[in-house]
Amino acid sequence: MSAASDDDIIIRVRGLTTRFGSQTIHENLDLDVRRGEVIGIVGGSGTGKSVLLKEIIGLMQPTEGKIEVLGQDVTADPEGRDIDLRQRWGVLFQEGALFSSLTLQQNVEVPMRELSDIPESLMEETARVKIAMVGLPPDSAVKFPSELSGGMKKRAGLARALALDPELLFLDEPTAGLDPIAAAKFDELIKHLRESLGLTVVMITHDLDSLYAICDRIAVLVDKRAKVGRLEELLADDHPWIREYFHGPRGRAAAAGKTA
Ligand SMILES: Nc1ncnc2c1ncn2[C@@H]1O[C@H](COP(=O)(O)OP(=O)(O)OP(=O)(O)O)[C@@H](O)[C@H]1O
Repeated sequence: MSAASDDDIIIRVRGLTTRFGSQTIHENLDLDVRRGEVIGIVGGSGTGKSVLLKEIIGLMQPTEGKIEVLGQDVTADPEGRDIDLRQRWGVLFQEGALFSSLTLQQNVEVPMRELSDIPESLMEETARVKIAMVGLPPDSAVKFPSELSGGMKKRAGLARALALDPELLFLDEPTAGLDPIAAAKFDELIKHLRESLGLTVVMITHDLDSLYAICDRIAVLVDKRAKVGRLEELLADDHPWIREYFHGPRGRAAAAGKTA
């Protein structure tokens, strides 16, 4: 991909610093996400991947720095923010974060009720379209989360994240807890949705197979910053953590799977 113009940048993080008491998580971190790409965020445990995601979607405020999403400053006073912004992204939290007392259908309708003026009469049909879109059978619509398998719950969370036709999709460890076959199918689904819906996808993952299968670029959180590049570039990087991550046993297995 060639150098991105300003219009191509859908998320722009500049000079981000995050501290909790005396602990510094991010320090002067910069990151650009380009329109239409799938970018994977990786890093050791506690390097601040989930915190970064929460800051990008405005659930947490950084200590310093600026984050623009779809041209709007999400670090600004929430009062000054466009209320439409939340309609333009979808988030799949870890474990799907479904409401246990609601059916799958009702879960998918939640963002429509909270954030849109879709008429009641259209909600059911829209939810059914989203459920089909993520590859779940029609009869799963009436099931409660406790009646769904782990893989189905992830797909259900994805259907809810897609409820309002977002431009931008955030995924927090989407394949964690899935067996390798279910994880590979989920990767295929994300790839297909990205292509058919023109989504930009930001994905926190520990799954090297996903990085190989679907990510255009990877942001590695090391030394409190983000080192960003294409897979080939990171494979040639000599940072000790990055080397260990990509060239250790799991990295070699993922690379072998890709070329098998
Ligand atoms: N609300 C909070 N208050 C204080 N410390 C926090 C808070 N949220 C996160 N942290 C700390 O910030 C650090 C980064 O947390 P985060 O959950 O972003 O890590 P992560 O990179 O997603 O890790 P993992 O891969 O283990 O999920 C951790 O040390 C965590 O304890």
